[in-house]
Amino acid sequence: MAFPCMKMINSGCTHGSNPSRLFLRGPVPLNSLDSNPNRNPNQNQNQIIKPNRVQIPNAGYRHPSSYVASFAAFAMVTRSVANDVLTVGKEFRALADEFIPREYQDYYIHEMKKIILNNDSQFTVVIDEYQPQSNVQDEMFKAVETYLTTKVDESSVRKINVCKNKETLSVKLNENEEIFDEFDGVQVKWSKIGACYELTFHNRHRFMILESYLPYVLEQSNAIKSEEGGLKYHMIDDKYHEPKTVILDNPMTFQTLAIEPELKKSIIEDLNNFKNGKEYYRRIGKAWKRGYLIHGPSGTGKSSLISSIANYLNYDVYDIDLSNVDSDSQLKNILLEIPSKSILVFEDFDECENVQNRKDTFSRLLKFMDGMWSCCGEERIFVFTTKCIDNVDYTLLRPGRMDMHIHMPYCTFPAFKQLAFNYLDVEDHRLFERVDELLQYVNVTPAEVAGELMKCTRDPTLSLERLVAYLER
Ligand SMILES: Nc1ncnc2c1ncn2[C@@H]1O[C@H](COP(=O)(O)OP(=O)(O)OP(=O)(O)O)[C@@H](O)[C@H]1O
Repeated sequence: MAFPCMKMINSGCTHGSNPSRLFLRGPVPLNSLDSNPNRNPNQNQNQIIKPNRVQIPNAGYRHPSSYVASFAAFAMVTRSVANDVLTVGKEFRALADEFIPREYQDYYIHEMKKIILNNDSQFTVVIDEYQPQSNVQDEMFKAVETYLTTKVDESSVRKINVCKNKETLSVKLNENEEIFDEFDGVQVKWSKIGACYELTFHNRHRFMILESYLPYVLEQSNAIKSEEGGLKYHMIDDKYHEPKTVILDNPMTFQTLAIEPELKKSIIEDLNNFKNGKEYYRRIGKAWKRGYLIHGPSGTGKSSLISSIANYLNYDVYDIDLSNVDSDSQLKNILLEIPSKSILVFEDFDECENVQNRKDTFSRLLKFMDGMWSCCGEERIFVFTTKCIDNVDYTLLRPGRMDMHIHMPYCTFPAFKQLAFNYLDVEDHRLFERVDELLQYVNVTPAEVAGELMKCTRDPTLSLERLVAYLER
């Protein structure tokens, strides 16, 4: 649970235009607090209202579900402090012992009590746009942004964002604009302040908002995203630029992928074991990741297999170009910023022009996969593809390094039957026997066969005759 790293910011501001702010970040001793030196000394202290503010922590990538855990933990501890205020507080002490270092407990209890007792004030949750020291947008921030697009009053905005993929317009909240939302009869206010969203509501609703509303916002944003087109394909050239992202619009699935049925079955089984293996990986003390080396000539379906895996697991794909990564820290940052439930693809990784550069990057990558960093982020699949396995360094082929070596061969008869079914909708035909004979000694890729079949899909016989002629040639 992430509670101990949650930052409390307790700020006070005047009613006037010249706000006086008192910031408190993290556990500092109470007597070291200092008010803003710019505050007007004549200011009437009674006029100060003290909204309570909580900063949603965003240290590194966090899966949206971990935010739900944080909200719940925070609300739980806050409730517990309420008990502490009203009763003996044993419950909080027990929780605090688990999450908060002893030396800071009094500080947190003191702050919590202020929040609990200050029932008439506002409560503000701050959600930063970027993860610390990086240009990667925080997942919670993105979720809020997505959710708010459905709440913006379109007549009042000055900036619109066009989502080309669906040819629909989506509208974003502009800086310093506010949106009011209602949840379970409770009014909340969202505002965009610089690079963060602030959510403000009445202090007495804090439990409900943290426990129910914020998880609801996450849920809604996920639902909106899946309506928008589901999986994404991200291309990463180097760490200094945002990945180029497009919707993964490849309909290839294991149903349509033309490979040997036995191979297909074993890949699906492996993916199922991986998907359900959280406890297993934890028990054996290994990072929850899987490595596949896919090799075969061009056009045999290596990319199609990756799309099938992505569609099967519902994971986004990150295509990483190793040739542009030239330092340890660059690679480390790229890999650490990729979220869980992702497929990291290193396509034709052995084809980098600069051989030394490729070797260096590759050995860094292996170090990463073996080392402690591999434990950051769960549920990741690493896929390496190559056209020729003979080019691959032994370090990657060594037993235990890649979990599965998948050979994508030239078109076999079972693969052809799958393609004939995909393109011509036929399961059997008098020409199948001839195709079977030819495929025994002709090296043709599934891509070539698919290309031939596609030329005349309305007449299966003509299409197969053309394919036979092509193979005979
Ligand atoms: N095994 C296959 N099953 C179904 N379709 C296939 C298969 N192999 C190739 N195809 C068809 O051929 C096209 C190209 O194949 P794909 O890009 O997957 O091959 P590749 O091995 O990744 O090639 P490259 O190494 O050149 O990237 C696919 O879009 C698909 O239409």
